[in-house]
Amino acid sequence: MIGGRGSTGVGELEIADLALNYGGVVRALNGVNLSLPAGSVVALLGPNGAGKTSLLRAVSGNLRHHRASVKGEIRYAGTSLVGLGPAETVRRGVVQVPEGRRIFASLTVEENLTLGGQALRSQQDFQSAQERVFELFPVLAERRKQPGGLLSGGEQQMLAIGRAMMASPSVLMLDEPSLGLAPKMIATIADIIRSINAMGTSILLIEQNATMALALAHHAYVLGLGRVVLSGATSDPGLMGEVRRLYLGDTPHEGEVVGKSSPARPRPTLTRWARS
Ligand SMILES: Nc1ncnc2c1ncn2[C@@H]1O[C@H](COP(=O)(O)OP(=O)(O)OP(=O)(O)O)[C@@H](O)[C@H]1O
Repeated sequence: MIGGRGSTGVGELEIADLALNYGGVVRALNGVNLSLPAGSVVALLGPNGAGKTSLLRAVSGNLRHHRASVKGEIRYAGTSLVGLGPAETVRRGVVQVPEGRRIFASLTVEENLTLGGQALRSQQDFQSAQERVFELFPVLAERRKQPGGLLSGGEQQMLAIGRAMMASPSVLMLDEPSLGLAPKMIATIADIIRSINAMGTSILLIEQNATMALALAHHAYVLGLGRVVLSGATSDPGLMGEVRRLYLGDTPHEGEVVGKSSPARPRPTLTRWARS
């Protein structure tokens, strides 16, 4: 385990013995331990129904409509997140980008971003958060007055990530950001995730596209039926071999090069924005 229970600092998340039940019937998570070290990218892999989204819901506090009960510990920056609602979790610096993007189609790009910046204290904080989002996603700046629903799927994913980044998170949790996107757009989203991490934000990344996730991540966990079945550093060839043998159905396709060795696209110079 990385870091000790109770010793978490900013950007570091520690999950211990986490269990989650829906309606007292479905046991979605059972005894899950997971560490997100400050400044790292951790991939959470696993087949459909393994419990990945449930883990994110437990951390972000998005459980209200799910009749879910949580046991165990989720520690962030020295305090427990268990039992906090989503708004308070965001205020603490832990923000989720939900699966399926869920942007507001009839609101403009700018209005969608405004919703993400509600926890910011001052107008100045809001302005600088928006500038950084536009720096990271120039296409959102170009289309700021357009309804979100007119954006392409990839641009809507950018808007969903941008909206989350408006809260200046120290921990960003992404639920299948590559879902439904073309290979080229997946590579762009992977670059964006790398840029966000390079600016100091820790990232917990759920992906069905394991090739993408493993290329980005420092550590990986594989969930199966609500339990961690495999975990370790992605630099460990033994672990990677095991992940591929156990789980990976997908191999990189041409045009889907998202690995650490892929040629870097020119990136704008970005300022560090995670809270410190
Ligand atoms: N709101 C809910 N009420 C009852 N059961 C649920 C609910 N949400 C998820 N489940 C069940 O909990 C288990 C874990 O689901 P979860 O969505 O967390 O898995 P997942 O790994 O994210 O899968 P996927 O990749 O398909 O999204 C599954 O058996 C699922 O059917």
